[in-house]
Amino acid sequence: MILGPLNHVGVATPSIERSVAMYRDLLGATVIREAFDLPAQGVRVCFIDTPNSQIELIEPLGEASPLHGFLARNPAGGQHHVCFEVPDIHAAKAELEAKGAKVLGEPRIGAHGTLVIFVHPKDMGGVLVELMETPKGGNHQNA
Ligand SMILES: CC[C@@H](C(=O)O)C(=O)SCCNC(=O)CCNC(=O)[C@H](O)C(C)(C)COP(=O)(O)OP(=O)(O)OC[C@H]1O[C@@H](n2cnc3c(N)ncnc32)[C@H](O)[C@@H]1OP(=O)(O)O
Ligand SMILES: [Co+2]
Repeated sequence: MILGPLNHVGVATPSIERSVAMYRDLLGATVIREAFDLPAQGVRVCFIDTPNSQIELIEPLGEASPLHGFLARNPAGGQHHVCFEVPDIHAAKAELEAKGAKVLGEPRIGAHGTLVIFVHPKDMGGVLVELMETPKGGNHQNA
């Protein structure tokens, strides 16, 4: 496995609007991307750029959203996952499974338009880890 850059930190929230105001007014965030729905992942997403990474605000979308359980346990929201880039998502999945880690489902298109997978937090010391294939043109830091 080749572990690439930290792409984003996922933060679950019951309200993207309130979280955006908090990051803007308390922390001085200035580059706040337009929010969009990702029905296939059951989330609404809003990226906030930092100089070296991104915060991914995620709000539940639809009844099957994977965020419902997390927000039931953490009603105010909280840090949900970390996402690292990898060069080849299928190779990463095969290697993780060969090492005995539980990969949640098949690779799916994520918020950056490339394939993503999730590794169960029980196999990652309590941290839900997302891996995403590096976009062909590089990430937002190259934009
Ligand atoms: C925007 C698109 C995409 C991107 O491109 O960036 C995204 O990031 S989408 C993000 C949302 N999608 C996902 O999270 C998909 C993968 N997640 C899942 O399949 C589930 O959330 C889960 C990880 C299987 C958890 O399901 P849940 O129903 O909430 O909980 P369980 O009851 O199954 O919990 C088992 C166990 O794990 C602990 N847990 C759950 N979520 C987390 C978490 N985010 N971080 C750390 N630990 C977590 C939970 O507390 C349970 O612990 P125990 O009670 O000790 O067993
Ligand atoms: Co994510």
